[in-house]
This record gives sequence, structure tokens and C-alpha cells, in this order.
Amino acid sequence: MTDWTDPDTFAQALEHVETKEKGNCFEDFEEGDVIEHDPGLTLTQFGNEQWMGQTLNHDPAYWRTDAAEARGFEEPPVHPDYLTAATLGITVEDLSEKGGYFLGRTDVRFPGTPVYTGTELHVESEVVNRATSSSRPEYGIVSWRTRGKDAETGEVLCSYERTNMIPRREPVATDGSGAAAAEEEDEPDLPDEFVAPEGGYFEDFVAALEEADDENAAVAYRHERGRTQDDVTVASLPLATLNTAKQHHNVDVMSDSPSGDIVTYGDVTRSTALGHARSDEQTWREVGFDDESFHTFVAVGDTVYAFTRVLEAEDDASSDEAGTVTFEHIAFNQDDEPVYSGTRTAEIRKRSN
Ligand SMILES: CC(C)(COP(=O)(O)OP(=O)(O)OC[C@H]1O[C@@H](n2cnc3c(N)ncnc32)[C@H](O)[C@@H]1OP(=O)(O)O)[C@@H](O)C(=O)NCCC(=O)NCCSC(=O)C[C@H](O)C(=O)O
Repeated sequence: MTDWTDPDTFAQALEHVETKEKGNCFEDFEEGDVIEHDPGLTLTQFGNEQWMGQTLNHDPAYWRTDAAEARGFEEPPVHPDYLTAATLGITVEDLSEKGGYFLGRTDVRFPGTPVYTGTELHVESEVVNRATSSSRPEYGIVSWRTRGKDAETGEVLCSYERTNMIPRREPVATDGSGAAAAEEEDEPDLPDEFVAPEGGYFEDFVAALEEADDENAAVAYRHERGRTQDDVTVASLPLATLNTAKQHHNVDVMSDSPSGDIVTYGDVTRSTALGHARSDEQTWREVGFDDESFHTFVAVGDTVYAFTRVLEAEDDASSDEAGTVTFEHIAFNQDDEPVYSGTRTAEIRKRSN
């Protein structure tokens, strides 16, 4: 009788059997397709605190009832970064489990916030664009509009458009024009001076922008904190959001991929950098995020730091207690290489209140 567990026999069996595949390839997506994602999760206090604790998002309003009430919340709400990461995590089985990389995202908005723990999340995505990669024949580039909804009321809580590199079943011939374009380098065009705000209140950002306006200067500064990536941030946090992308937990498969190893979930990288930035400001509310890009991989052992540029400040927030500030945040690693960049609009508390 055949012993199926004999190593040689088993190796042959593995070669002959069909693999029950997970996820979709580039060819499976058509523009206009709408996908209702089967996984869903309840946004729990544990999940929220685990995410915020590990990414150094320690704003007391998301942890303490008195601090939450002082900021106009009923109780500590679900953090927008956890809501965003959970909305994306739920989509991975259908959209990106095959192993493509998260390249970028824009128009991240929270129409239904504040969201409180206990809310069940139901997510849907629509394919909005599908393109050939001119530099990487084994991949295509797909964009989706994703909406995370309250499963009970149908209210949209989080919405964004995201782009991933998605493996093709069959590579295509390309002209390599993308690779050639990447070789062209711009001359650095930095201002003569860099101004840092004195504090983290709205007035501090306004004053710094006014000072910079008088000279050839920018309001830009770095944050001291760094967070070295470990097994928790690379594998545990994405899995806690139902993110099944093999990029984060299958070293075996990823050893034969562009990164050569498992990598940090993009939402962990950006939330960590944003956590560093928020620790140096008096946030009132998060409004939205645009033009997010992931430039290179972050892996176990890499350290995520943050750099902030203040772009504008307007006295037009939803509350008299705050003003609106637009930032560009750049996450970078221990070799000073940018790994993420994006703009963020947030309401920042006024000192006078
Ligand atoms: C992935 C990379 C190694 C690719 O590098 P490279 O080959 O140098 O190419 P480009 O970075 O220039 O990009 C490849 C093509 O994609 C297009 N692109 C890039 N960004 C965008 C965007 N935001 N929107 C649309 N298109 C975009 C470029 O124009 C190129 O096109 P073409 O020239 O025609 O080929 C490198 O990008 C890299 O290392 N990036 C970091 C990726 C990363 O670490 N992401 C986060 C971790 S993965 C993750 O979180 C997965 C997540 O769980 C999920 O499931 O989504």
C-alpha cells in the first residue's frame, strides 16, 4: 500500500495535484465590476487599542473617556487609521491576496465618523481602473474604489481609491518605458531655510507658515520617534484586520518575489509615521488623506521614522475649537530612504480654547 507520507511519494503527489487557489489575478478584474467582500469584522476596543498601541497612536481621546468627552466624542472612538486598515484588510482576500504590492491610495474620507467600537464593518469595492505595467511584465496595475459601511445601517464610514500591482497569470511584452523614465533624476529644489512650529497648536502652524512666507523657506521638520518593525507589526497587525496578503505572513512564497521577504502592511507603515507626527501636534479631528504612495519595502528590522511639511492652514474647521491644517508626511527608514508619502488634512486645536 502507498505510504502518502513517504517524502518522495508526497513530493510527487504535490506535483500532480491541483492547488485550490486563493485570490485573483490581474486578468480577473474588469472595470466596473463591483465586489461585495464576504469577510467582515466587528471594530472592537481590543482591536482598536492593539492597532493604536503598536503604531504609537497614543492620543488620549482614543483611550480615555474624559479626554474623549473633552473633544466632543461620546466615548473613545475607533481610530481613523484602524478603521482605514480594517476596511482595506477585509478586501484583501478578493483584491490583493495573490501577492501584488500596495502602491498608493487617495481620497481617504470618513463620512460617517465618529465610529464607536461594536460597529460591524461590511465592505464593497468597485474596479475603477486596470492598466498594463510598462516596466513589470509579470504584473498589472489595478485601482478600486472601496467603501467600508456600517453593516447595520449601510452608512459609509470610510471610503478611498487604492492602487496595487497585481500579478498576471501570463506575463505580457512591454516596451520598458517605465523603467527608462525612472532613471531620469530631478535636480533637488529645496528652499534656503526650514522653519519648525514652536508648538503643536493651530496658531503655531499659522505663525510658522507666515514666517516661512517672508523668506525662501518651508515649514518642515522631523519627529524623533522611530518604530522598528517586528513580527507583531509585520504579521500580527495585518492578520488582525483579516488582511490575508501573503506579503505579510508567508516567508516561503515571498522569498521568490521582488521584496524577497515578508514586508510591513502599508497601513502599518503609514499609521506609525502618522503616530509620530501626531505626537507633536494637538489633533482635534482627522479629515482625510490624499496622494498616498509607498516608495519602497519595509521589513522586519527596519525602523520607521517620520518627516512633516506643513502646506497650509485655514481657519475653517468644523468646530471653533480648531483650525484646518494640511500636511505632507513622509515616512522614512534607518537609511533615510522615503518609504511612504501622502498629504493629510486634519483639524488642529486652537491654543486659545
Ligand atoms: C513595488 C515596487 C518594487 C515597484 O517598483 P518599480 O518597479 O521601481 O516601479 P514603480 O514604483 O515606479 O511602480 C510600478 C508601476 O506602478 C505605477 N504606480 C506606482 N505607484 C502608483 C500609484 N500610486 N498609482 C498608479 N500607478 C502607480 C508606476 O507608474 C509603474 O508603472 P509602469 O512604469 O507602467 O510599470 C516599488 O514601488 C515598491 O517597493 N513599492 C513599495 C510597495 C510596498 O511596500 N507597499 C506596502 C506593502 S504591500 C501591502 O501593504 C499589501 C496590502 O496588504 C494589500 O494587500 O494591498
